Amino acid sequence: MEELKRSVAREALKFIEDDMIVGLGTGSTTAYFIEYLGKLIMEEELEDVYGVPTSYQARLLALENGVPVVGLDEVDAIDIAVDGADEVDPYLNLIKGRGAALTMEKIIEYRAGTFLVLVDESKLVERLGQKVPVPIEVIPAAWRAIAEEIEVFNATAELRMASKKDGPVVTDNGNFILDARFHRIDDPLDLEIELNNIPGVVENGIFADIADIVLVGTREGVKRLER
Ligand SMILES: O=C(CO)[C@H](O)[C@H](O)COP(=O)(O)O
Repeated sequence: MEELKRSVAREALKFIEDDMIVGLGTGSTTAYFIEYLGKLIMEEELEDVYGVPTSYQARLLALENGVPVVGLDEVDAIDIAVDGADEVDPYLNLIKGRGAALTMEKIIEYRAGTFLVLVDESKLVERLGQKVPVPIEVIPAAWRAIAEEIEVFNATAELRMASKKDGPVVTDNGNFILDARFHRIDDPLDLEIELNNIPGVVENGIFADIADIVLVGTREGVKRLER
């Protein structure tokens, strides 16, 4: 599995050119990409490339590996964003947010000229929600109310608990995460919009109609899916 992640991360480097502003995603697959990107920059095979991190994890990795970072408010445009995903459906709709970085990821990836997604074949599903819940970032005071309100969508929601800290996961933005399991997601774009209409919801992990290209690491090599 790690080798599949490495192979898509290596393939993603082919999309990066001099003078690009690159959105840096979060997670284990993107971590390889940031490592390899840093190597090319340090070896001066790429020049004037800057990364816009989607999380503290991406920022730390970029700094560690020699990728210069800038904030979203310091750039005019993002040429390309590179990130992993937890599920990809046949229309390239995604579920993201296992790493709790979904809000900044969506802010950056929505604005990128190209949004390139890196996954291994285990992430491909027929329908979103088949394997993983939909993460929803919420304002802490509203978590219980939102968890109840989500039941009207035929879903159950659980507050995500931390593993190396007592109590709930707190996102980079100081919020909580609800993991929502839906009976069936028929229209990802509609659900994405509906969830964001609930007061107290900051953002949700459905990324409908945003991905441009998905690189899939398989045992037979890297496959390219495009919308
Ligand atoms: O959405 C994410 C973080 O919020 C990640 O991109 C997603 O969870 C995939 O991670 P990995 O590459 O480790 O499987």
